Amino acid sequence: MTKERPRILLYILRRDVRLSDNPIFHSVSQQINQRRTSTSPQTTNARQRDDSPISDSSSTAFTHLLPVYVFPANQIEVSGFVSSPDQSPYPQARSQIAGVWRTGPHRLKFIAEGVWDLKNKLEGLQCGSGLEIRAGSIEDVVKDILEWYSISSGGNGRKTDIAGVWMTDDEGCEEKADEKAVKKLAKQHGADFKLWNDEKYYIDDRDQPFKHVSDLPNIYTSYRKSLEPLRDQPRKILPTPTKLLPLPHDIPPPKSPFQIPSTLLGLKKALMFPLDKDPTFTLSVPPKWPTDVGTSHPFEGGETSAQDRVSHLISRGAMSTYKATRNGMLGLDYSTKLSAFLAQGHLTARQIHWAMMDFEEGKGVGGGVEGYGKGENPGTAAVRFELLWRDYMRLCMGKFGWKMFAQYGIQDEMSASTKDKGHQTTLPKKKWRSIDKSSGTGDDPKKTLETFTRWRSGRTGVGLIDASNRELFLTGFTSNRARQNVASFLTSHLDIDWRIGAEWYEFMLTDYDVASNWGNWMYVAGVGNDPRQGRTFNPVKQAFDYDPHGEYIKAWVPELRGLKLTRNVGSGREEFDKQRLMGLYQAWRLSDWDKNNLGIKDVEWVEKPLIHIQFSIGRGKPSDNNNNNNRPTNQGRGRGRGGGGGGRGGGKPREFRRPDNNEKSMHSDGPTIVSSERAYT
Ligand SMILES: Cc1cc2nc3c(=O)[nH]c(=O)nc-3n(C[C@H](O)[C@H](O)[C@H](O)COP(=O)(O)OP(=O)(O)OC[C@H]3O[C@@H](n4cnc5c(N)ncnc54)[C@H](O)[C@@H]3O)c2cc1C
Repeated sequence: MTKERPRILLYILRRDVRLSDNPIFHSVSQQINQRRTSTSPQTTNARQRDDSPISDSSSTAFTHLLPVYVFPANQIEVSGFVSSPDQSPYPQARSQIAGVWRTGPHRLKFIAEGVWDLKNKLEGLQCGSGLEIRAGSIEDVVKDILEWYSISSGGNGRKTDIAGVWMTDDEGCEEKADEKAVKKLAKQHGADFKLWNDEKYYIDDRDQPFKHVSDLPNIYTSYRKSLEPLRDQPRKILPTPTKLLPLPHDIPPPKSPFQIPSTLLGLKKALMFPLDKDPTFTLSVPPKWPTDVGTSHPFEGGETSAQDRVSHLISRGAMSTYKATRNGMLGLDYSTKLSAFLAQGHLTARQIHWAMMDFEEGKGVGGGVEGYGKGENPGTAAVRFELLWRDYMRLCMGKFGWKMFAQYGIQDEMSASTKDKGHQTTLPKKKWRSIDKSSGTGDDPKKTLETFTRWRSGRTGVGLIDASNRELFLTGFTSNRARQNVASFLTSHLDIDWRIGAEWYEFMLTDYDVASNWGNWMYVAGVGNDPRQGRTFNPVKQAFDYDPHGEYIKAWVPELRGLKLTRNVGSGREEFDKQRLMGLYQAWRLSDWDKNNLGIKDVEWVEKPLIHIQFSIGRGKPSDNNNNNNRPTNQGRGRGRGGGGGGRGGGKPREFRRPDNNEKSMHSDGPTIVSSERAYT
């Protein structure tokens, strides 16, 4: 009796590392169900789809599923998987301009954990499923697998074929090139290639309000308005498979010289090996962990941890209070911290939506929390608003492609599209400083490199910037509020090419996402989707607004912890002293007595800050009550790009200003900027 010839489906995973709400795993499980159909139809709950409009009937012929996660050599340094690292056939995975690693220690750990979690989940299905891990270029890995099966008889005398190669789509240019290469290889080997919509975004691609991505509006607000009410938009989630096709009997080993460790610990070690050779990442003074401060992002990677985080946010009421807390900078729950899970595809945006929907309708976790069963609230609405920003950035990547990585981004497109709308001033093309070539007379790339080095090691002399960059280096995370300031500082105050900052963030961020990172950098640098290009954050005013008691700066710049920020106003009452706060925000403003007391006299970043930002306090009362918690006391004031729940892009941009050294003092209700003086060292 001749046995059925195995027909393998090869599934190449990238940023879709989850079992739930995964269109490919769902489709495979659906085939199994269809085969046993009639007997036991799959049960679904009301939140789940059992249809998959993109399922492929030809795929019913698959007998085995081979899921393979590839650590891509162009983005992740893979020489740690080779016994003698100099034998790696790939160039080092470093960025183009700054030459830093493309994936840093925090994200490496997070990715490894996510991959391992999926491996455990697949093996736990008890149906012979599992996950293979490889390192190399995606093209090489796929080629190797296809060739191995086409020349091997599978070790048992029976010819085995890869009948299909599937993957989900991704918008980055490199990712698109990988898709093209895999498609070509599949064709050469006679395997069906299928590129699936990943479905991890808030709005499904099939429901976009335009036919082609080139019709995407250049301004976020226009896009959002075309989709409101946002709560009605997401599709249902796909059911989580309980059974999949088994792995093939024979699986090609990783191609020499690569070896894949068999434990999570081993995997992490291999990934970290090349980076561990210089844990300072060339910084002569790398940030050191201060005592008594914890990371705001202690989460393990993976689908399990992602689902736990969503439940936690709902059951603690953090989704509901999100709008009020989202501009915080210290602590675990001021914002969702779901970005890294979303970036790696450990979680989908619509899973977050439906979990919030359950809460809003009084189902599942969160009973007893305010707002339970009471419909959408400002917090859950603001989370949806932000999730749509993520979608938007990704669509921009689809629309603008390589321009998202170009020095002048989409400045020309924005000027053209907003010309007649009244709020766009066409700005001349800015001359950025770079670390590799001079932009003209007086511009010294060596000096720019020194400036960049001080910026990334958290030694600029501007408290908010330094706290954020030290936090980022040590933990892989920093808040959205801080990111905007740090990016604005590099690009507008230091005039450094924004792409160098974007590369540093790509290296450091746990939640790095190609579209969100480059899109946001481009936006803040004034060459992206901001209809009012050329705005600048004042990091002193921002610190005043969002770190009014200096807790964030003191947490990450421990040299300043001993600074007393209050003064006695009689009857034993202490009040925050604005002048002392100014010394915390920029230590050069401290008296010699204070500097000596803190032991920071003659320290470079104190005495010679990269820039002096003049800032005076007006007559009005800044928020200086004694509310000693971690939340900014004046949230919701002056939101621009960072505002939540409808604030973004509308109203007057109170925290933004054009750099103008001759700006006059304008006394108003709050602190006002007098002038900003550039003092490059
Ligand atoms: C210079 C700069 C670089 C950035 N780089 C990245 C990046 O590489 N990856 C990334 O996911 N986000 C990036 N952001 C956006 C934003 O800062 C992070 O998404 C957010 O801080 C992550 O924390 P959270 O999950 O607690 O966000 P929350 O405030 O809880 O927001 C909920 C979710 O909405 C999405 N979101 C929120 N704000 C934005 C935004 N401005 N753009 C796109 N999506 C958003 C994220 O998926 C986030 O998880 C960047 C912002 C700036 C200013």
